[in-house]
Amino acid sequence: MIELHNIEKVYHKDEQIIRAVDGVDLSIDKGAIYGVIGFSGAGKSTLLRCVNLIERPTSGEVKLDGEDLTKLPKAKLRKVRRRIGMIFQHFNLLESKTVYQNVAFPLLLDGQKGKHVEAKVKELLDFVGLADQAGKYPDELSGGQKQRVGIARALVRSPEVLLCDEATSALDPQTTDAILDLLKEIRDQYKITILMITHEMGVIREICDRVAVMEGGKVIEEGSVFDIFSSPKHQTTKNFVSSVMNDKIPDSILEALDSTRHVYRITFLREKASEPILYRAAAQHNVEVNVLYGQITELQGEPFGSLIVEFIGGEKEIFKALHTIGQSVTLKEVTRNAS
Ligand SMILES: Nc1ncnc2c1ncn2[C@@H]1O[C@H](COP(=O)(O)OP(=O)(O)OP(=O)(O)O)[C@@H](O)[C@H]1O
Repeated sequence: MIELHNIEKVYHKDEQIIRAVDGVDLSIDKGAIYGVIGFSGAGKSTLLRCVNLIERPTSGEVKLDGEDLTKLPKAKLRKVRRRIGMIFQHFNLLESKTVYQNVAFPLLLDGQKGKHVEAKVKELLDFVGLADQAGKYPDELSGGQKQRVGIARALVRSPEVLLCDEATSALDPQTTDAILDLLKEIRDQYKITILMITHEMGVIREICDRVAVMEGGKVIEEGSVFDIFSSPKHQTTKNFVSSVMNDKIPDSILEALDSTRHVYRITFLREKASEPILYRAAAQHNVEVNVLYGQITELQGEPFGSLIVEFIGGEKEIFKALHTIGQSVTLKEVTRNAS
């Protein structure tokens, strides 16, 4: 388990004081995939680097299984750091070394050699799907392959924690999906806790269990991915969610609204999305429903999304249908000005 208590990192630049991380508390369960999202400058990278103490926090505690790393003497810290692997946006491979040598490098630094090194590197190259590329050099590989080498290298010391610094930001969407699948496999097969920072909400949706949203060095919202996506509180979180949920009503629909129309946003959560709530209520109260816009997707294996629906019929019947529907799902009237 990783616990961060009141982490602060202050930089002094010229006359300026920069609070890159400003009092962050986080608790990350063993085996979780935990995401930290924020815009550029939010403090994500600094926070991540505080976890393995590449960046020493100005104050606060970084606990790994209850042990505060900030209090450890240098030699002990070096040892503990081996339990924390890291991958990077731009891979950070040694260009003059082969794929095999890149992956073996951390073990050689530790003074290990022989069959054990060979077996471990082979196991990991197999795992990341690069068994046949061992003799190649980084500049002969695609971005996705380079990140696979970075992942194999990060796993070679059998860490308990993997830190991912914008690990998919330099990759195209298809390669991103493949790398995210690989990270999921790492968690499942090696039971590694993964902490990743990103500015892409799609990455959070794809693989994280929990997420913290950072702004101005602080965590402004934290929770399970399902809760954050289904009811974001802070405006920044809402913007991140909107960036992937496509739930902003198009202007063409809003402009066509007037006070005679009955248009509602219906938000479906979990198992409710699979129930024909809408059509059952419409039939029961003899009104028509017309879906104008929306999407239902899957989030952490559960259906989730919203539909913009127009009800057509008598006022009384519509009122009754809305009452019935409102008992199962969230309903919000959509007006021209306030969507
Ligand atoms: N070594 C440093 N010296 C001075 N200021 C720094 C240093 N590193 C980061 N900062 C500042 O700290 C703040 C947070 O930076 P950080 O890189 O952690 O943010 P971020 O959310 O990771 O953004 P990005 O994705 O752009 O890297 C920024 O204002 C940045 O300029």
